[in-house]
Amino acid sequence: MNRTLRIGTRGSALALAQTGHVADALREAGATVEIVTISTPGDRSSAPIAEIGIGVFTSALRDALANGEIDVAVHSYKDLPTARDPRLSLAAVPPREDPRDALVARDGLTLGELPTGAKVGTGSPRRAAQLDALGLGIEVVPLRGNVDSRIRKVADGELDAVVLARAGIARLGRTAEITETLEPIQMLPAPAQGALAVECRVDDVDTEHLLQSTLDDSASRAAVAAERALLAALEAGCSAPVGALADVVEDLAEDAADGSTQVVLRLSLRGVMATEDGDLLRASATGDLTAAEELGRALAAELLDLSGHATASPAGRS
Ligand SMILES: NCc1[nH]cc(CCC(=O)O)c1CC(=O)O
Repeated sequence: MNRTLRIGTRGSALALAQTGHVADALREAGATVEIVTISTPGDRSSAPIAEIGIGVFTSALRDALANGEIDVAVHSYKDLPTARDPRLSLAAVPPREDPRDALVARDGLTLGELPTGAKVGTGSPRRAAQLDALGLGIEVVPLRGNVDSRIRKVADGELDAVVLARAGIARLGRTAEITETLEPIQMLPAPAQGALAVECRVDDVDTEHLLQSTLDDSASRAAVAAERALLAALEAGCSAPVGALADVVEDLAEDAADGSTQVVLRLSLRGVMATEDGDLLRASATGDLTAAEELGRALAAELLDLSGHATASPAGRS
């Protein structure tokens, strides 16, 4: 392909860093690329995400892609709405970064070392619910803004700690500032956290093929598909904060034909959902790598069942 591919990105340091990696990989594969920065309402507003709505960071990029202003859009996967955009193809999910959340605290402290009453900043209802459930006596304080400004609130002494996605900190080359990487058993990340979504127009098959063959990682794609299917199913039945994490694991299977034992890859999915009373419901399941979305939906049904919302009508996320 000898045309120049215009790759659209938001203008934040994080978005530029992750788009830069995608551009480098495409250049290495011989493509000619150009980076186009697109400002989104999410970048211009400082209101809580819950007020301005899901998709604030991604819909302007998607429109620019559908209109032909750009040829490729790079998103943080977890910022995408769960509904498919029929104009676009999710051409690649590159190898995922560490999906876990991370604590950046003053004086090198871990969560367990924070004193009672310590102020911990996060704007995410999912993180807040899981922090509260740990019963540490810390005070969760609402917080928004880019990675740099959030970390600065700790350096300035305004907060004792903040919780952020480890992947975002890593992409900015600042992992040295992390004081604890939170284990999924205490803090399940957002569905698709740490993964990128690389899109092109649905009818641009040359670009779709280039992106898929150069960037796509099938294990990351399957894990994220399971987590997002769980999220989509829960969004339809309740408005609770949701965490989910799928890992590709090795399992032993007996070959039906000759009885020999073989190593097969499977998906292990964990999910968490907060109830209105602030209790956490947790469940886990494993399934075939080739049936990721079914696994996500089955685990969502189990969580809804546990919550007593199994027959709730679609309500969307609030
Ligand atoms: N909602 C903002 C956002 N979108 C993606 C990331 C981090 C990188 C990622 O998860 O891919 C962040 C920052 C954060 O949650 O700390």
